[in-house]
Amino acid sequence: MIELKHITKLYGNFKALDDINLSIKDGEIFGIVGQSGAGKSTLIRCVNMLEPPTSGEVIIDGKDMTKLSKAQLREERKKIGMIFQHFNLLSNRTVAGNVAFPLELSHVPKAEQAKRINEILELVGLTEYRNKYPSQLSGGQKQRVGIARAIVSNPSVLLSDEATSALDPETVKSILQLLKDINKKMGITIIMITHQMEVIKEIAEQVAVIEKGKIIEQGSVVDLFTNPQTETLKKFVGSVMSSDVPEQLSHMNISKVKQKDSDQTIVSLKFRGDVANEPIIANLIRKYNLDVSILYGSIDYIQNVSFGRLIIMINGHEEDMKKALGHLQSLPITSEVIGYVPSDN
Ligand SMILES: Nc1ncnc2c1ncn2[C@@H]1O[C@H](COP(=O)(O)OP(=O)(O)OP(=O)(O)O)[C@@H](O)[C@H]1O
Repeated sequence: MIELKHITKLYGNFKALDDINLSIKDGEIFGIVGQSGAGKSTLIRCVNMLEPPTSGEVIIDGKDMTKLSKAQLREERKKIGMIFQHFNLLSNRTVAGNVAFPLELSHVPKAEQAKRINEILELVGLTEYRNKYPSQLSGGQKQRVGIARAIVSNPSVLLSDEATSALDPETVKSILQLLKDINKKMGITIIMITHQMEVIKEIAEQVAVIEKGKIIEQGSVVDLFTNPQTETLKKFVGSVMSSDVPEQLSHMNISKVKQKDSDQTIVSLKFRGDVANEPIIANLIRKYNLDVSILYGSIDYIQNVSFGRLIIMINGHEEDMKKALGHLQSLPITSEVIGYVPSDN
């Protein structure tokens, strides 16, 4: 368990972190997302005390990292691996040499080192590259070396500081898959900071949104993606799952206000696949005598939960419409009237 309690970090008069409180469970993949300058790097560096907080507590497995002596901190840091955007590999060492480095610092016996390096290179898929130098590797392979080096000492926590930001989309996928495998196989807790929402969507179970040094929203990824509260998170979620009126409907000139009684109502419905069991559209037609046309439909997956979006056009008697909209509001879905179009549209 990692607990950050009332963490504040000042650089002179500038408050880079402002009363941060987070609780991260063992074995969890926890994402921290925020725009450039929000304080992500500062925050993740507070976890391993590369950047000691000005005030507050960093409690890892019951120990407050801010209260440890230098020697104790060195010991505790062995339980925390870290990977970086630009890999930070030693260019004059081979792949195996880079992975060996933390073991050498800890004076692990040579035979044990060799065994461990073989296991880890196998795990990250770099066995054949063990004698290559970083300059001979692709970005994805370099990050695999970074990951191997970070986990070779069997840490319980892995910190990832924008580890996929310098990689192309296909490589990002393979690195995230590797991190997922490592999380499963080793039970390691992973804290990832990123400005890439796809990364959070793909891998994180919990997410916190940081803005101007403060956590402005946090919760499970599925909850936050399906029901973002702050403008910042809405924008982030919009970058991977559009919630605007789709391009295909732009020709319809949807008006915000009803011009004529005969205007048709455009309604957006959003629902999680695991909560929407009712035949919603069929009920609007059967129970409320409405004409319903489906204008747009999409389905997205956040990890293994499906998230659907429908835009429908409904028409009928005023009273029936009101009742139907009221009924939609009572369901565990998000429904919103997004506008009106003339009935001959
Ligand atoms: N050593 C430092 N001295 C002074 N200000 C700093 C220092 N390190 C960071 N800052 C400031 O603190 C704020 C947060 O920086 P931080 O690097 O944590 O943000 P970030 O969210 O990681 O952004 P990016 O993704 O661009 O790295 C920024 O305004 C930055 O200029």
